Amino acid sequence: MSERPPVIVVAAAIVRDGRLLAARRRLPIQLRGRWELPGGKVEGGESERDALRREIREELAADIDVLERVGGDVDLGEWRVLRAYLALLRPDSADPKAGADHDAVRWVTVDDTAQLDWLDGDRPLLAHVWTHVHPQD
Ligand SMILES: Nc1nc2c([nH]c(=O)n2[C@H]2C[C@H](O)[C@@H](COP(=O)(O)OP(=O)(O)OP(=O)(O)O)O2)c(=O)[nH]1
Repeated sequence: MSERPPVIVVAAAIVRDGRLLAARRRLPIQLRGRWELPGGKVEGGESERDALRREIREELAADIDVLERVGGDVDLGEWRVLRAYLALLRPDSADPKAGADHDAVRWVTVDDTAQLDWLDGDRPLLAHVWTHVHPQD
């Protein structure tokens, strides 16, 4: 019998002017206050990129273009795998804003990144993200 595939959680590394968008989770309670690359689970029949665009629209009311993957698969346990993609805000997008899932969003520099309490799954991805971000982006 074949094993069921893992649940894929996609996360967006949205960059603008050399900064990265970080979002602070409200829920679940054990992750409350910790920072993440926003995103969520891929649903059946959906591509990873479509899932990411949907999650960012739902969670932050913003529209993104999804670029290349950054970093590798991160095992989150409980049959979940985290994958990150670089992304840009579409020119006609509203500014991302915190909604039901987050209580804050911040555009952070590489130095700020080190000061934030990130979700464990995101930490191995952040160094990869910063190799793609340049001040002129
Ligand atoms: N979105 C996101 N989730 C992450 C990251 N790192 C990490 O460990 N996780 C975990 C936290 C959650 O247990 C899980 C994703 O859940 P989620 O709540 O964001 O997904 P979702 O929007 O599809 O939620 P739901 O429909 O199940 O409520 O992955 C990350 O960078 N971004």
